[in-house]
Amino acid sequence: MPLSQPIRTALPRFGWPIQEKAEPRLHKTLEEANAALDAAGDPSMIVRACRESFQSTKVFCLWITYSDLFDGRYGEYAPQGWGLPPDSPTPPPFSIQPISGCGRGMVAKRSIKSGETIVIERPLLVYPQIVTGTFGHPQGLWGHLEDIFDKSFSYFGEMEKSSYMDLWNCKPLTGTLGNQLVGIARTNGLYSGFSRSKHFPHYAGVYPNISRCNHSCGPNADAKFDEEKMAMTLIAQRTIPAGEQVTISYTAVGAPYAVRQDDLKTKYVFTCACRHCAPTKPSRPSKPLKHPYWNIPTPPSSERVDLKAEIYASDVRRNQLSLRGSHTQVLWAEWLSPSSKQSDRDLVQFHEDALVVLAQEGMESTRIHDIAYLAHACAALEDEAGFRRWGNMLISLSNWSRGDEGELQMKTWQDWVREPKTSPAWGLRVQAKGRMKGKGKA
Ligand SMILES: C[S@@+](CC[C@H](N)C(=O)[O-])C[C@H]1O[C@@H](n2cnc3c(N)ncnc32)[C@H](O)[C@@H]1O
Repeated sequence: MPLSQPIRTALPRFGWPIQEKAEPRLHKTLEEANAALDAAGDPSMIVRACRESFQSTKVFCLWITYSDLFDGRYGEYAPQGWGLPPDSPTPPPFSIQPISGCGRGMVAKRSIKSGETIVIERPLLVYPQIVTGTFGHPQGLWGHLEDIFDKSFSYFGEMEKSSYMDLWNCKPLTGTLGNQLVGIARTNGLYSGFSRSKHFPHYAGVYPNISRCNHSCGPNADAKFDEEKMAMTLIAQRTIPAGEQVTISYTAVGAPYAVRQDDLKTKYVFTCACRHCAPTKPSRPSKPLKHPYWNIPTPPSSERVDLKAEIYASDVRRNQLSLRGSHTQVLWAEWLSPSSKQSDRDLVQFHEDALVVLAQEGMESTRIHDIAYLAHACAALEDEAGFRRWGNMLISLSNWSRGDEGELQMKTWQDWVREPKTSPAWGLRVQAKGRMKGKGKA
């Protein structure tokens, strides 16, 4: 290859998941949320009774929504009804059981494989996550929401009513039934975004089973919402043995211990005692970490757990995991440049170590990025077997391939795994090294 022709290493060529679609940004402050409301011309809130078809009398969900999502201007959702819900595994691989110190929770009835769908279900209630403005109500937006919800609760059939009222409420009751309805909503709401909204994409949904999942700072499952089907899918992030609780995360798991505890206490009124917050044994990586980026202090081995030191080390690991995204892109570009100082192994080691740290912290839900980079690194090194190994692993984690775009990306990866030489990274590192040698001779 002539020296003047640059090697094309720009990331967009490599497709998702290296280039992931960003989630809509949540309004961070009350001021920002108010500004969005103003920009929307102070939209009103209404309740949509969600049915499978136009003719159906059964309401499966009450959707309290701002007007930009029902007037059709920004793309009406399901004007003819939502259709049948997507198939969920039968029999369900879980049961809802009492859990000591946590009320009830979801427990695996059999071993559930990593990447397996545990349940797909529709919400009973969807409500806006942005809570601002008072709508002239003496109790502010929650009071307003409560009034709306109270009036529309009668749309539900008896089954939906009792399923909803049976859910947990961690919020203090101040005397009215309306508080109980909203308390349940705020205790059990899981992020359910509607991206076609012009101003308010951020909603929360309450689910009959998925909302039973208790929290862990190293959760073994993750819930993803499909706005077109109005359905939430719960997916195992690692193998869940029979008898183990199925957990999700209620807070940003990348945040430090103190921030997580504070958030959980404020929003859900409990102190987390998961194995990352209250470890009963020292945490060690399953393999020694070799890449300098992962040079993380390890508390000294001893019989007694040094809680402070363990939590500090866990905070450092989570911080490094959170920061690795931008580091990854720099490493990748440098590793592919003809003047790279890195060895062939460096980039691979960085991501293999990341997978070890992710498993240590129970944060496997973000491992897909490292797996994609490992596949691309093998392609760049013309290592066909390595590319197939990581590529197949990526394909087996099917939770990223939702929607039309996801299906296309999955198909692209399947094609690349079948014919590794067609993958966009094929031979890039080999070519870069060849150029370096060529330069040396000249
Ligand atoms: C969405 S509900 C989860 C299901 C609930 N446990 C039930 O019985 O229906 C959230 C509530 O469960 C409890 N919870 C969840 N995770 C917990 C944990 N790790 N430790 C203690 N309590 C927890 C808290 O009371 C929290 O407010």
